[in-house]
Amino acid sequence: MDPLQELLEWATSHGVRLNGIAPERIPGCGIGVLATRNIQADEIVLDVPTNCLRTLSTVPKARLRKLSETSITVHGILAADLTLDRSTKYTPWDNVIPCAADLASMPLTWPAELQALLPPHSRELLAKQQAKFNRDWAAVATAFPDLRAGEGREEYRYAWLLVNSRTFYYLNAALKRRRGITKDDHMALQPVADLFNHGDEGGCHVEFGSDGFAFRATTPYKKGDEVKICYGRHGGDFLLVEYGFVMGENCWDETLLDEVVLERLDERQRERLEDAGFLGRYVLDREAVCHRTQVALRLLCCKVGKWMRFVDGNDDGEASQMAVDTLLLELLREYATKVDDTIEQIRRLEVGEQLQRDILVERWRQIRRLLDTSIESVEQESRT
Ligand SMILES: C[S@@+](CC[C@H](N)C(=O)[O-])C[C@H]1O[C@@H](n2cnc3c(N)ncnc32)[C@H](O)[C@@H]1O
Repeated sequence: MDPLQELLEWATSHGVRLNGIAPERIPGCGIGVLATRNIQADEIVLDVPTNCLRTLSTVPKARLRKLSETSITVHGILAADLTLDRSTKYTPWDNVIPCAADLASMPLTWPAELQALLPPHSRELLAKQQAKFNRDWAAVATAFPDLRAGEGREEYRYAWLLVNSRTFYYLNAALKRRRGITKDDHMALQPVADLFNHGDEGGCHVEFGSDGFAFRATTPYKKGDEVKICYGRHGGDFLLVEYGFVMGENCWDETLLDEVVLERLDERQRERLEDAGFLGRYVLDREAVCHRTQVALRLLCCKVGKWMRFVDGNDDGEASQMAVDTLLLELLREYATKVDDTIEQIRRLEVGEQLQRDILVERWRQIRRLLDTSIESVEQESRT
């Protein structure tokens, strides 16, 4: 039987209810969820009862006890449970989960040479992810030393990345009781629901209560449309590092201009910005640069007194806007040239998989498009 059909039979026999939707293979996106009939906004398209979830409460007690003696996260525990589980309890579900090769798009699996060419914000997110994974792996390897042999680390990393990209926010009594956990630890894996792909503008609202999860359409769908949920208002760097994909249009996309802005600041200027709380994190989104960027660029264009009045809100910045825009334009063009050089550099590389290099180039192209849009709008502004 087709593994998807088997999953549906298994899930419905456990109380999962699909209403007007069915999972299908979607080129370039693995499996996704399609509307099997026209769906009205506000209809509940999927119910997943609590008894189907994999959470801290479904981890066998002996396994949980051993892991709890370490400083492992809930994420790490769920991944250890996936790695160590030899039961057949979840076989139909396991059979549709992406295999290790499918996760080659996740930067955590890339060779260091490619990781080093990620955009700065992706690199920063990856460094945090890597540190979290290293801590969890150290804890698991302490609790279950047998895993250190052979491919144990790779197997654990595979499970860890599945948990990273397929869990939902969830809170129950066991999670509430656990000491020292944060919002990031409120995790549950749920069958069928984990097949929804991400859309930047959502498509379904996800609610959970004591009975389980309900997915409610927020917009009408025509038969054959892909039904999506929004994983969060994430820019492209976050989607790439946490989920391993780049999407065509993303209304939440943004990039950091730190590389080109910080280079222009001398030590004294950096100190001033640091003291005022404005050093770094200069964001360009699809609309404009952020206020932090305006503050940093003004320090490069204005006398210190005037700059301080702007920072304190006693100067609206109107008089210095033209000089700031001229400098901004210069920096955007400079960054655009750097982006082009990086794309060329990646194209010449032969390390890693072609798919990984293509994704990396695509992420830089998205950044180039953000820069182009901004360059055009600043140029237009300065002409009027
Ligand atoms: C929760 S799963 C969704 C189901 C998944 N497509 C599958 O085959 O099992 C999340 C993963 O789906 C893929 N994905 C989700 N949204 C996507 C999108 N808009 N474009 C491309 N891939 C997407 C990514 O690989 C991501 O890590």
